[in-house]
Amino acid sequence: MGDEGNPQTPRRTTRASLSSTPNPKSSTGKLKSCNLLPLTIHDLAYGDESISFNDLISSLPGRRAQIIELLHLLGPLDSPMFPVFLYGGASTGKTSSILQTFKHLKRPFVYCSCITCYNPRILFESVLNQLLLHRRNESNRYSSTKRCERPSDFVNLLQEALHNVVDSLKGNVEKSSSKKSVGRARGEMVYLVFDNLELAREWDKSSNILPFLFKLYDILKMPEVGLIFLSNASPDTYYSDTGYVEPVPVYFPDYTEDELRQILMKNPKNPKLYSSFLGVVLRPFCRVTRRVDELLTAFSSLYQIYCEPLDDLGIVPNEDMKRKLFSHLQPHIGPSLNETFKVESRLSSEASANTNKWKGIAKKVGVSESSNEIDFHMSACAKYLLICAFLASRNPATLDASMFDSTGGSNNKKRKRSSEKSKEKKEIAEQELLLKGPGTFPLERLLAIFQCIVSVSECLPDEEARGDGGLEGESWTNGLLSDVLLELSSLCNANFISKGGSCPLEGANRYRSMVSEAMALKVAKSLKFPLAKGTVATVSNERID
Ligand SMILES: Nc1ncnc2c1ncn2[C@@H]1O[C@H](COP(=O)(O)OP(=O)(O)OP(=O)(O)O)[C@@H](O)[C@H]1O
Repeated sequence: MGDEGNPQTPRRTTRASLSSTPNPKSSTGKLKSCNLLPLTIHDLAYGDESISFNDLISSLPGRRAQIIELLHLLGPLDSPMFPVFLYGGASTGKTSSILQTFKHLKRPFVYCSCITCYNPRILFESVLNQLLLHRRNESNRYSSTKRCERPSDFVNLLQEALHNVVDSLKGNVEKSSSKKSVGRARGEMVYLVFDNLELAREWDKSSNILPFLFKLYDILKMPEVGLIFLSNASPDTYYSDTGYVEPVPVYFPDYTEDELRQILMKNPKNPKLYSSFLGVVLRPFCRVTRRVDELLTAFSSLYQIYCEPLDDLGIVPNEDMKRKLFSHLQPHIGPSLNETFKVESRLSSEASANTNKWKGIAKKVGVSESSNEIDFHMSACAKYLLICAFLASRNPATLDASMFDSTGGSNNKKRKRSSEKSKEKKEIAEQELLLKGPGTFPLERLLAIFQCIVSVSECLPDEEARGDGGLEGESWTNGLLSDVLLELSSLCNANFISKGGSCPLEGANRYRSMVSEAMALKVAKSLKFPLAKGTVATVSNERID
């Protein structure tokens, strides 16, 4: 049961092996290091056999568009390419997409992640080890084939190694033209893939490693070499000076709830049972994180709990059984959400530690409102907080109760009766607000709106369960407060929300939303949050989902 819903992807093993051994890509995880056969040029390709285009697409639900774009940029066999920059939030499938794409194409490549290659020397040496088909092992005391610390040395050694590889590939193409090419690397090009590039920014403040890597294309001047960069920070955060060809960006957006369902439903042993489990947990968790790895971690233990009342794990649950399983699981959802939320907000506040980056993005977003997508990563929690701040700034506090009542809009009838007068009042309020600009609000109001919006009681399967209090209880609120404050402070640093001086009467600090309506709508759209367009922000009558 532990592997229920766990999509089979090569990433973790691949990444670990890719960085620790020079040439790990022989397929199915059977590394040549196990039997110590010498590496050959064919080991620069990934896997013994290639996978079909259809298998490639179906192995990564939700990434069809990105993979097609990537294939387009890589071009047909042996076509030169401009450097490419894949970016998007953590766990959006960048690494998996690139590795699976190379498995499909069966072209030779070198892969280095800045997680395991954590300084320039290790990165340079890892690239060279792979190109020179050198395996670090006990017999050579795990040493690299070349010691290389300086970029200038790296360039010389790299050029030499690349020429050798390209020559071998050319020879290989000639030899293999008549033979069957199973297990052989295809083409005469070699690609260098640098993953988790955002980490290289922290290596050494005075280091020029990033401009150096981006300049490699100009320095090498080798049409047979393709450069691919992967990062979970957007391109704006890199190219401060433009003395080089900027890589072509490919954006990997966060997964939608539907895409996450498809990913998680890839290999469950009992699809019906797992699907009913996802029906309960996926929506609330999506509000906290859309990271596949975090969801998998949280769901693997929750699913075990969900199945505890069952004797037969092959059962197709009926409605009664689903209710029973849900009641059994319910007390565990809140704490697990809290745990996931804590990890997510810690990670996202670490990611946003560089506030200049955020400020740059905020500025950019302010001017490029034509696009319908937000082109940077923000945790789901930060997005909700941003919307809450927007609503608090645009609406008078008097509207809060009607917008966020706990009945989720079931009092609509009552409201409609007195609608004429309130419509008039609302219009006057709208005009006033338009003149005043976004208003300020105290922290308590923001938190109250946040709690109403993030409250997951509505995801419960029926009214009865909702009556139990859902997840709105104390444990939910208490555990989250410090994390929400952390996110809020990141949003303030990034100037999405401004923190004003304290009010002389109330004594507490007041906040103001700094984002435009267009930006708020984009953020809401990315969460499928029903924020309605209009002068005064409203939550549309649909239920929030
Ligand atoms: N579309 C998908 N289908 C199946 N599994 C996926 C998909 N997207 C991501 N995953 C899984 O999520 C995990 C993270 O994916 P991956 O490493 O490819 O993301 P990433 O964008 O490179 O993340 P990071 O920026 O943290 O390096 C992996 O275990 C991967 O198998």
